[in-house]
Amino acid sequence: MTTSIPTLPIATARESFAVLGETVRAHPGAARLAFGWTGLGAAATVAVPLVLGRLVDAVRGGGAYPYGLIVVLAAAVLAGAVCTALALRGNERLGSLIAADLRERVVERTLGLPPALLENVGGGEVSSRVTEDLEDFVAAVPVVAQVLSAGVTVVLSAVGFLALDWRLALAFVVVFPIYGFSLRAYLPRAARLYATERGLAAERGRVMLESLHGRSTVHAYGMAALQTRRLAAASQDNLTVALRAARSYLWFSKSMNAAEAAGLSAVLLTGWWLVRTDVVTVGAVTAAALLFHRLFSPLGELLLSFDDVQRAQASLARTAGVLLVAPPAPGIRAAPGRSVAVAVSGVRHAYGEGPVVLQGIDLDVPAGTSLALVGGSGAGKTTLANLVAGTFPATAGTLTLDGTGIQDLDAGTLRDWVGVVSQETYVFTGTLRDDVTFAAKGPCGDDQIFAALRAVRADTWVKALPSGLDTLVGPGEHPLTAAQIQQLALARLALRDPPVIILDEATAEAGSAGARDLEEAASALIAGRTAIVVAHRLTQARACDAIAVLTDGRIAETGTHDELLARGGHYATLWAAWSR
Ligand SMILES: Nc1ncnc2c1ncn2[C@@H]1O[C@H](COP(=O)(O)OP(=O)(O)OP(=O)(O)O)[C@@H](O)[C@H]1O
Repeated sequence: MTTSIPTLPIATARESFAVLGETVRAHPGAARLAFGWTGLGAAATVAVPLVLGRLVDAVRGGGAYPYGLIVVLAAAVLAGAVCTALALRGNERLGSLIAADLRERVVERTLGLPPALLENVGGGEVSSRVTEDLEDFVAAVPVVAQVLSAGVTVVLSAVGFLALDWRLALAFVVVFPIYGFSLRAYLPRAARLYATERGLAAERGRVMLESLHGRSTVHAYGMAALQTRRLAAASQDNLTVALRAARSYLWFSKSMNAAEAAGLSAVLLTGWWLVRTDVVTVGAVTAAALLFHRLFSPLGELLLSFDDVQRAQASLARTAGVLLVAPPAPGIRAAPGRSVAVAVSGVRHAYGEGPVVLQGIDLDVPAGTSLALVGGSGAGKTTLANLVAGTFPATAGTLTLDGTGIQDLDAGTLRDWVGVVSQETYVFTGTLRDDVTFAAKGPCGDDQIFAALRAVRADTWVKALPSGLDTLVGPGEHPLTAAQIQQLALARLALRDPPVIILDEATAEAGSAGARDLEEAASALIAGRTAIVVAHRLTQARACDAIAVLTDGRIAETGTHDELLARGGHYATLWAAWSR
């Protein structure tokens, strides 16, 4: 069997934009309004200097008073203000819709990630993508919207320049190499300085907290002066770097001013030459100079947000990576009966680069029978149970359900065929009815729910609850005992009705009434199905059709309870210790 270890991808720039595009397209009305108002606002902003240029020419021409142009100018100014305000609102609305959609899609897909992937990449990585990365991107959405609208203004202004004269447009282009040079010099330096400043601020905070938390020690040993000196030194370091960062920013904004001055000079000088040679009018040059002057702010926004946009793109790439994992599909293969055979052949397993924890396991569990896995802590019982459940693939060997390799069953079929009650059972906040039925294949009536609860010996206590099935359970709600929680988990499986059941629960204390109830419940649930029971209590093993004893990742013995007792080996020793 080849082992393919699934990972959580990071989206490429193209894939990230595709995800963003899909999300925007999901809100065509809001997108049309936001982009429409942004475009109109930018067009009106660009129109104002162009009309002013015409006005200059009209006044210089000395003809009739240009009332028409003045009305157009006033209309452009007003339209610019109104459209820009509406664009701000539209962008804000679109931004919140995108953020909400993305959050929902990513969380939904995360909950459906294949267990093998979760096991491989670890919960920390997944949760950081759904929390920090997603929130970083969501927080950056308004900045990205602002940058996009600044970009539209810059593009339309370039069109305006071209409409005036291509030589004026060329003069305007002078600023870009200067901007490029300043950005290249500033961004890496700023990133370094800000990172150092954050580190030093954390150090200053640490010294301060240490002094406060340890104030009795500080007093007892007369360390106040020493701690004050330490704090002063940490503050001084922080201040030095903060000032360096501020100077670096000042240099950058000065270089932007220099670029603006150079650009304006280039436009004016080119304009002067073009007017002298009668190629363009004074009005056109005025329009070009004003157009360029109006560009300072959007260009500045574009440049200063460069860092934020890059960060937003990095966060989006990690968040969108979650969406690249195929969603869980419904099972395409119905189970051939109430139970299916499980076969394990030559299975070896190691977690990552770690030691081999299962070495050559061979086991057959005929359809409709139960097998108990018994062994000391760390023997490999849970690992083997997880391999059969398809939680992660085995390093080597074959595992089949009804003769088909587990890796060849689609994720939906595997989910439908194998039901697991693990050591970590969670009760979700809500009614007990919802908690029991959320994994069921279809809607369930109260009769069905009570039949499942009866099957796992939980009907009596559920009926006795103040609101029966409508009782609120979960953190902070009606308290349930560990055994009751396990019974609910078993009832979920009874409603789901999978042909293979894996039980790996270890909550009830041996000999307690809870343990007896649970064992009865488990026996009722697995009757007629194929079951693998990780037996934390040996009475669970005794109730199974066969027992496999694992030691150090190997099968030491297999047989029925009576056979193994008669053999007088590992199991007999364990049983003797257990029954004492
Ligand atoms: N996720 C994991 N990553 C690395 N090693 C693991 C992981 N899970 C289990 N192991 C190691 O694999 C070996 C077998 O563990 P496993 O949990 O399968 O044993 P077990 O027989 O079920 O033990 P227990 O009864 O204590 O749960 C142990 O050495 C354990 O430390």
